[in-house]
Amino acid sequence: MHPGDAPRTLVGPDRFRPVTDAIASARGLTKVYGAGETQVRALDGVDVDLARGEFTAIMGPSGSGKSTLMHCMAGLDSPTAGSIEVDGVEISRMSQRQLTKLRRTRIGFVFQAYNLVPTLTARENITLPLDIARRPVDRERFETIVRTLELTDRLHHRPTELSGGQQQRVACARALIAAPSVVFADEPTGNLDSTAAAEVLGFLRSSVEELGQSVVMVTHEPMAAAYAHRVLYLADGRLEAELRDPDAGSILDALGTLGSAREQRREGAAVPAAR
Ligand SMILES: Nc1ncnc2c1ncn2[C@@H]1O[C@H](COP(=O)(O)OP(=O)(O)OP(=O)(O)O)[C@@H](O)[C@H]1O
Repeated sequence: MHPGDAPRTLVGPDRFRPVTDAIASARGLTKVYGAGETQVRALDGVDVDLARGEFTAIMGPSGSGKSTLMHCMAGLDSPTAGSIEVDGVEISRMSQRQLTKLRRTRIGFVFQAYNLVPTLTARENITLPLDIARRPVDRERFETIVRTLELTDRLHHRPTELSGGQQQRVACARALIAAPSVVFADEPTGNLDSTAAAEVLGFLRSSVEELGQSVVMVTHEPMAAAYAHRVLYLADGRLEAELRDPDAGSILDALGTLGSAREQRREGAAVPAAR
């Protein structure tokens, strides 16, 4: 590839490949924080479809709106305007009570800081979403997940007795135990070394391929995004580009191409118009 050429599969928003079976969608998604001079337009009319049975990574510069997009689509934050559907259900106008119920049963979460309950064992943390929803644990699913994550001999330990990687694997098991419609992961490997990160990412990918899960992950790391089937790039609250079947090299190339295009636009905007 010649310097400056766009990577083969990087396309702009007008050429995104249509998603035929979306597990979550947004239309005109806008989120404005604050008011007056301190107002921030974190999302600026985002239209996006996240495919069922796919691993999608969301990348973009700091402050581009990645977490806001994820939080709105997961029903953790409410949009200022626009609509959001998760597994065929419109969530943008739901009450807090309805959203809480939806999050318990249809959405799994993995956060950078694990967010396990310190007083509960690994087993109790994993089954917590089902226990709260008063639903039975599917023994076979539990065993499959625990075995795949190599947590079988750690089930009686509390979070402080587990390594960071083991804690994040417990968080992954908890996110998947209820067979949610979609799992949202926010920088899930941000606190992990490269070995533990590879285990968590490999598991997220295999949950898509072997359990048919749909996973959406926000990440800064090209190595992490390379586990996804599709990478979406946000910039200034808008979807800027998409990369299909990425590897770490094509992601780095894309970040470079998009970064220089942004730089050129800024420089262009800073040049006063000729008289
Ligand atoms: N609760 C809030 N109140 C005010 N502004 C906010 C709030 N949350 C986010 N923002 C602003 O919205 C914009 C988008 O933030 P967001 O956290 O979604 O970006 P991000 O791409 O996830 O960033 P990072 O990669 O640094 O985590 C930023 O300018 C941020 O300062």
